[in-house]
Amino acid sequence: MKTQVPVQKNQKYDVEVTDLSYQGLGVAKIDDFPIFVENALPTELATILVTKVKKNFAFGKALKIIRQSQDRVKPIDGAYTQTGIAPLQHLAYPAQLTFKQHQIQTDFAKMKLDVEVAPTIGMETPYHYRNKAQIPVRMLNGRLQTGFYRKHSHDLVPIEDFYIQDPEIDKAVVIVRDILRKFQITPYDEQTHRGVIRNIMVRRGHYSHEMMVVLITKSKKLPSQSDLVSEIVEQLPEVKSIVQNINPKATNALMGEKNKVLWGKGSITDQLMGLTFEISPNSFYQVNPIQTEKLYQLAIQKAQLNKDDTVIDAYCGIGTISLSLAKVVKKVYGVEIVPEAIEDAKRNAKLNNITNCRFMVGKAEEQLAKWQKEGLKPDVIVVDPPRKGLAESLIRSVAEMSPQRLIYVSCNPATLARDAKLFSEHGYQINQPIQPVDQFPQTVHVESVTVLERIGK
Ligand SMILES: C[S@@+](CC[C@H](N)C(=O)[O-])C[C@H]1O[C@@H](n2cnc3c(N)ncnc32)[C@H](O)[C@@H]1O
Repeated sequence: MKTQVPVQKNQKYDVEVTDLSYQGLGVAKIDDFPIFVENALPTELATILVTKVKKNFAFGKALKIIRQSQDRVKPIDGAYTQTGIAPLQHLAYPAQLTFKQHQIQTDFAKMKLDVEVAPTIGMETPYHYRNKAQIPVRMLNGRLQTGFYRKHSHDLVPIEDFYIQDPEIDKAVVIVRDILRKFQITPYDEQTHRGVIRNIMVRRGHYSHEMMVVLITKSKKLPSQSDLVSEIVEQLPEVKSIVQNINPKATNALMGEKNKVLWGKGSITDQLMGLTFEISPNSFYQVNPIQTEKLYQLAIQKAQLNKDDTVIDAYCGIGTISLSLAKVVKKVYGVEIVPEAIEDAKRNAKLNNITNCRFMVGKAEEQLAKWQKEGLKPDVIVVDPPRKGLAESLIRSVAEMSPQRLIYVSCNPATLARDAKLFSEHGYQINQPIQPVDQFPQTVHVESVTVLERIGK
């Protein structure tokens, strides 16, 4: 028999919001049936419109807030509110930090793991922090526009102030947009899979102020290439590198495999933890440099390293954590899947006169298994995986290498908790509070450092 759901699409309801989902949506219930409501906060009473009904839950949007939360703040600007760029901007910053701490507690409770979570370390100025922008370019009303996608769609909302990006990057995007308009470069059209320019990527060194502009194109040919390049160089004196990245595929993936340096170097340089790093277009580099330094300092401090220690840095990117650790230990082994990032890591070791690091290209799960078979016995292992967390086989290899300590830098508390549960079955436990560090203010992303320690000697 089909059970009736208690709400209907396009109907209005007055509800009380009791929780905030991990996606930043207010959670309300009618007859125990959960409704996820955009722009609604816990403790609020709101009139909502139900926009989608599924078997076990529904979605809605707040039409009117009848009783406001004390943590509600007025969004700064309307344009990006329509996008998913800053989904927590209506929540006061201290409450955002509590939300992130609570998120980790919830994910560990689901795994039946009893842990303490410290208050989230926040930013003094929680916006204008991103050192990298990836901006879609589309035709809108006959004009080339830059901005971001409206929530749940690929319709472009024109934006000039992105609020969470380095303002110099925002300015650069507008300048590049105007240059593209001047030379009548055709924007990419997702429907027809035609056009030239898909995205603009801009990276700017927080300390170095070196800027990289990557023009991501559908086609190999970039019309008016030399004019475009001369204008960008003339109008953006911080630019040290202009790269064309070719992505011919009909895909949501941002970058293609092929890069062509159009002007200057193929990478930019920045400083982090007192070291210098070369960063290539396809390499991962943490987007919030101020918070990254806090995160890395904590990770190093919690690792309790000795000068005779051997460390593995799995998912090492361009070697930022490896090289920061290298100064205080005997040897560091780094592994990373992106070959360009490992080339950067090797160059970065040389640049900083560090000789005790060995970097390998490969899947962390495969390389750790190899090292384990070869008899490598690290004292500490650091993992900093992407959102999907660790492969089970990697957890087994770690357990067999039996380091005293594992430092888990995580950007997804759900996979962190899942992996911590597996580690607990292999004799590793969490004895000190998990420390969240807010790398992504105004968004729902949660970054943290956890120490897992081997039980017994
Ligand atoms: C969160 S980033 C961390 C990078 C680095 N630790 C840092 O802080 O700059 C995760 C890295 O893992 C890499 N990666 C993704 N899957 C991988 C895998 N299976 N094996 C090794 N590296 C992987 C990504 O390319 C990315 O550089």
